[in-house]
Amino acid sequence: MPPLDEFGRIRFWTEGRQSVDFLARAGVSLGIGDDAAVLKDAGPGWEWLVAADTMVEQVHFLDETMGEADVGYKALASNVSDIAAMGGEPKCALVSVCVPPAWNEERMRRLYDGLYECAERYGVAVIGGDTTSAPRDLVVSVTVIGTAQAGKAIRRSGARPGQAVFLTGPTGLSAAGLHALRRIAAAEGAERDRLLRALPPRLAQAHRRPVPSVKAGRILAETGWGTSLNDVSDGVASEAWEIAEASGVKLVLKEKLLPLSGELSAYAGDNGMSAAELALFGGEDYVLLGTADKSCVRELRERLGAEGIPLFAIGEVEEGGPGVWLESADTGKRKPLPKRGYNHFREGIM
Ligand SMILES: Nc1ncnc2c1ncn2[C@@H]1O[C@H](COP(=O)(O)OP(=O)(O)OP(=O)(O)O)[C@@H](O)[C@H]1O
Ligand SMILES: Cc1ncc(C[n+]2csc(CCOP(=O)(O)O)c2C)c(N)n1
Ligand SMILES: [Mg+2]
Ligand SMILES: [Mg+2]
Ligand SMILES: [Mg+2]
Repeated sequence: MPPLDEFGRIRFWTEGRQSVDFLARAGVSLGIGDDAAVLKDAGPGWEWLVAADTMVEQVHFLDETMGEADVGYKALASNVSDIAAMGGEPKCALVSVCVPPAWNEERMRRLYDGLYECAERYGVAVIGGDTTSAPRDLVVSVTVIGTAQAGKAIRRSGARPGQAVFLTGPTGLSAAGLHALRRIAAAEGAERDRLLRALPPRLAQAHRRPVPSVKAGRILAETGWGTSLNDVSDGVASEAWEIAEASGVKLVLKEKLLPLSGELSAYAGDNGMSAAELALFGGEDYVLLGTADKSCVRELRERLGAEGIPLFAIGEVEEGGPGVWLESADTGKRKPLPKRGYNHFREGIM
């Protein structure tokens, strides 16, 4: 195949990937191919949600930590997760790529294979984007558009004293997966092969193919039971601080209630790491952290359970703050939980 120019590449990556029916169901009147996409009205009683998130080679992934399709999948999944964190339904996405020479059209096509796999899974129409060359590292930036029932989108600011703090899944797995994958990236020869064979699949999967919690977010929004919500991208501590500050409250988390998966505990134990630290400060889990009235927790757990989604109560909201405290599993004493987690402009975050 002769090398493709900019426009040839865009067609190669995107043409014929989604059916006319699929696009119509997502509310698209006009998709890729003109100066702008055209969307149908969201309808009375609905509001639009719009969010953007970017992935940068060397910062969010290395060749060794992610396959091409994983990069595309995760770039869209992290955006879908922000819609989930508002209690909405993702509908459409714009995808912008800055492509360095090492990412030829075939590699980019595989990136789009992963992106469209995620789009299909969550009913997202890819309606446009932008393409530029780049000197060295790949950048993938996605803008996602979704809908929520009018007035029902869940903000970070609704946590109130007396409410329970919950998580919709275990955390720390993605960070442990990243740790394992980075170690493989740094190793050579037989040691590398040995580490690859020992890589726990669930940890690598959590890092490469995160599962945004759209269903959980919708249940929390539509029932009105979720009072504040965040998706866990930078880590539980960081997200909890965001809710505490936006709501003007104190969040008290209990270490012994943190959901630690067996795989995480085993990996942490084998590598001299603390599972609780990974669960609190590791990022990219894309489960939901939020608050709800204590009186709703049982029913909420049943509603989520019917969809196969767990609900872990991990603490409660108190007056005061704003701040986040952690009650130690060993001593039962409270200590301030540092605002540690992933931060793009701070070194040594984990
Ligand atoms: N460069 C920017 N210009 C304008 N607004 C921005 C910019 N970067 C972020 N924001 C806005 O700041 C707010 C917080 O963004 P942030 O990226 O921290 O949230 P998030 O996407 O949930 O987290 P993460 O990126 O860690 O997944 C959002 O409202 C976002 O739209
Ligand atoms: C090679 C490599 N090094 C470090 C990390 C960890 N990491 C990068 S960004 C981020 C938070 C979410 O991103 P954002 O806040 O931009 O949404 C985390 C936990 C990684 N994934 N790959
Ligand atoms: Mg963001
Ligand atoms: Mg978010
Ligand atoms: Mg972040």
